[in-house]
Amino acid sequence: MIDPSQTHQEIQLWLQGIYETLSISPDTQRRLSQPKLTIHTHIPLRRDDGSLQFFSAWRVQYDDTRGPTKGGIRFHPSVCSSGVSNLSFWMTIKCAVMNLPFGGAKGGICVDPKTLSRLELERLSRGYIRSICDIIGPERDIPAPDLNTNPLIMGWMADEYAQIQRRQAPAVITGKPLGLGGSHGRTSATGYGALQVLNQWCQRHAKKPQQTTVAVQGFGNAGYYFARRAHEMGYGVVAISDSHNAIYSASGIDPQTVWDQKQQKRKLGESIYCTTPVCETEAVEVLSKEQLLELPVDIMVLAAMENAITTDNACRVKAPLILEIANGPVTTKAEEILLEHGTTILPDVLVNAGGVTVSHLEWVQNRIGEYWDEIAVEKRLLQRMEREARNCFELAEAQKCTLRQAAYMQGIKRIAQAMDQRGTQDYFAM
Ligand SMILES: NC(=O)C1=CN([C@@H]2O[C@H](COP(=O)(O)OP(=O)(O)OC[C@H]3O[C@@H](n4cnc5c(N)ncnc54)[C@H](OP(=O)(O)O)[C@@H]3O)[C@@H](O)[C@H]2O)C=CC1
Ligand SMILES: O=C(O)CCC(=O)C(=O)O
Repeated sequence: MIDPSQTHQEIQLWLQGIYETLSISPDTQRRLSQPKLTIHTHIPLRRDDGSLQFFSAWRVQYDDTRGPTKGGIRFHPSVCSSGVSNLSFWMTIKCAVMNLPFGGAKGGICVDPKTLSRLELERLSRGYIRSICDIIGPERDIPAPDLNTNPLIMGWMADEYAQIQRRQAPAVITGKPLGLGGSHGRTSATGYGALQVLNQWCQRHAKKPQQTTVAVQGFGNAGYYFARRAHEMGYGVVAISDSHNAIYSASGIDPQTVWDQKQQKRKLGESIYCTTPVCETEAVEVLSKEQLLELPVDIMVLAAMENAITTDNACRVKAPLILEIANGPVTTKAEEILLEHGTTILPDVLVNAGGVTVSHLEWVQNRIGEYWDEIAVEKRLLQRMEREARNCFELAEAQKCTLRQAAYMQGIKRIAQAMDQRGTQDYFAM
C-alpha cells in the first residue's frame, strides 16, 4: 500500500494557491520552504536492567522571523525527521495565525513511553535536554508539552536546563507544573481553546450545542478537556476513542466518568465500561477506533494524531463538520475528497492554538516574575481565540475560500510582512 501520509512536497504544492493570492515574493516562499535548523541526535538511556539503549530524537526550528521558536516535544514510536519538520512548520503558521511573537519549532523522541519505568522516563527526558540545550533558551527556542508529554516531564526538562546553565531560567520551557513557574490553565488550554472556536462557528451558523452529536477521536490532554467542557455546555458527546478502542452511546456519554475509569483501566473498551455504564439509559457499545471516524455524527473532533483521515477513509467520513484539535489529522489529498462532499473543516492551525496561546502567557509570567490566577488566564485565552477565529471566519467569507486557506492567509501574511521588515540581507538570526 502507498503511504497515505502527507509529504512536505504535497504541503508546499498546496501552499502555492495561498502564495499566489497574497502575491508572496519568491524569496519569502523559499525561506518558508524548509526548516532553518534540524538537530538529529541519539540519546543514550541506561535501562533499569542495566542495559544501554539509544533513542533517535529531533528538534526542528522552522522559522524565527517573528520571534523565538516555539513548539512541543512528543514521545511516540512514529516520531521521525519529516514528521517533526511538518509539525514545526505548522507551529510557525499557528503562532502567526494567533499573532503571538513566536516562530515555530517541534521536537520529539522515537520511543513508546508506555514501555519505560518512571525513572527511565525521567532519565530520557533529561538526556533529551542535554542533547538540545545549546539551541534552546527563553529568547531562542522554547519547548512545551505535546503528545505523550506532560507537566511532570516539562518540570524535569526545565530542571535539567537550569542545572546545565547553573541559573534559573523558567521561561525556557512552558507547560511546567505550577510549583516550577507553570501557568494556571495551560493543561486545559488546548481543549478549551478548540471549544471556543467551535462555539464561535456554531453561533455564526445558528447551531445550538444541544442539537448536535459529537464524536471525539483521542482522549488525552486535549480531547479530555474539550469533551468535558463541551458536555457541560450541552453538546451531545456520543463517542470517544483512544489508541485501543472507541466507545459509543446514542444517548450520550459523560466524559468525566469515562476519564475517571480510564485512569484505572488505562484503555477504553475494557469491561468496566459495560458493567458501569457511562450513560444513563443505554449500554455503551465498544467499537474499533477506526469505526468512530465513520459515525454519522454532526461534529467529528480529531484530537489524536496526524493522518487520521487519509484518502483511504475520507469517503466514509459522514460528519459534515470536522474540528481539528490534533496537528495535521486530515491530509491534503483527503481534504479534497471531504470538500467535494461539502464537509466543513475547522483547521488545526487555528483550532488547537489554545495550548501555545497559554504557553505564551506562561512565558510572559516567567519573564515578568508575576503570576495570574486561572480566571485571568482563561479570559485572555478565550479573548484571543475569539478574535483570531473571527478574523479567519471573516476572511474566509470575504475571499470565498476554505477556513484552512483563510487561516494560512492570515498567518503567512504576518510572516511575510515580518520577513520584509527585516530587510533583504541573507539573515541568520539564531
Ligand atoms: N497538548 C497540547 O497542548 C497540544 C496538543 N496538540 C495536538 O493534539 C493531539 C493530542 O495531543 P495530547 O492530547 O496532548 O496528547 P495525549 O498524549 O495527552 O493524548 C493523545 C490521545 O490520543 C489517543 N490516540 C493515539 N492514537 C490514537 C488513534 N489512532 N485513535 C484514537 N486515539 C488515539 C491516545 O490514546 P491512549 O490514551 O490510549 O494513549 C490519547 O488518548 C496531538 O496531535 C497534539 O500534537 C495540539 C496543540 C497543543
Ligand atoms: O505550547 C506550545 O508551545 C506548543 C504546543 C504544541 O506543540 C502545538 O501547538 O502543537
